[in-house]
Amino acid sequence: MGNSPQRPILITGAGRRIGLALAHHFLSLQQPVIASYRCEYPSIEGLREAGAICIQADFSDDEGILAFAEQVKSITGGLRAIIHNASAWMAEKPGTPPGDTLSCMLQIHVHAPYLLNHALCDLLRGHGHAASDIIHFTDYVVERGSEKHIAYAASKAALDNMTRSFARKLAPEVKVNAIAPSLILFNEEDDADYRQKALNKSLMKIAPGEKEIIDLTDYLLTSCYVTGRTFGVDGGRALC
Ligand SMILES: NC(=O)C1=CN([C@@H]2O[C@H](COP(=O)(O)OP(=O)(O)OC[C@H]3O[C@@H](n4cnc5c(N)ncnc54)[C@H](OP(=O)(O)O)[C@@H]3O)[C@@H](O)[C@H]2O)C=CC1
Ligand SMILES: Nc1nc2c(c(=O)[nH]1)N=C([C@H](O)[C@@H](O)CO)CN2
Repeated sequence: MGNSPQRPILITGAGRRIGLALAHHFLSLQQPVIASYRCEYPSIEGLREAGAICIQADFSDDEGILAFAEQVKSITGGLRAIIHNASAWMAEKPGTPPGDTLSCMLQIHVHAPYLLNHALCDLLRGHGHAASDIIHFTDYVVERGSEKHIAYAASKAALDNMTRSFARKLAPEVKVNAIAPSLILFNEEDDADYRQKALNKSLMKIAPGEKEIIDLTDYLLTSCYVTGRTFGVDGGRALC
């Protein structure tokens, strides 16, 4: 990955699913990891046992984001990468004021990456050409919109745009790219009917699992040239 073994990779929302799989992947390569988590799942102890530094953080307000950034700065003098994985897939719901949904989506998908990138960019800089990375996890719906997740899609679109802005700001020492998945993993509550409908939305008709994201993340970290780009991981959904 062209990285100094001493500089950790920071993964937000690493307590479960894709973030957790990424953290264990890097740890298996002897790559140091700093993991943020909100809820204390049993998985957090497993990450600590595997060698990760795990920091509890709730990004629901700017104070929580900035306090987390200060904790990161207090424990390391450099970062190999920041992977903005933390997210909430919130639909518009009757009974929830639209303004609350919008604020929540902007908070986790825009405020957190924006404030953390500014607060931590000096930990990424100073290590040479293309020696550091920021990866934003966006979503296929940035391209198409989503009638059931309007605020979610809008907030991910803002994150997609920030990919290009931070790429301009931080090149050539830091590459900044986005990964835009469609269906990767189902949620436990997804019933059989939902699952079949979701699978039918892509050409490939599978939910590939975390490895698809891990493999693309590894590629982006090894590149010395790719920046300011968004990489779809969507099974050909755009062609359906
Ligand atoms: N899974 C999929 O099929 C797809 C995923 N993506 C994107 O990929 C990324 C990973 O997806 P997935 O693993 O399913 O993500 P999850 O929905 O499982 O959420 C990831 C983590 O984000 C954390 N999080 C949520 N809100 C906050 C907050 N306010 N402060 C701190 N942490 C928070 C959660 O912590 P806690 O559990 O403690 O609340 C959770 O561990 C996300 O950015 C997602 O949008 C995009 C398209 C498809
Ligand atoms: N934070 C999350 N974002 C998204 C999730 C998720 O579970 N957590 N899931 C999806 C769906 O898989 C969608 O891509 C296909 O229906 C989207 N975003």
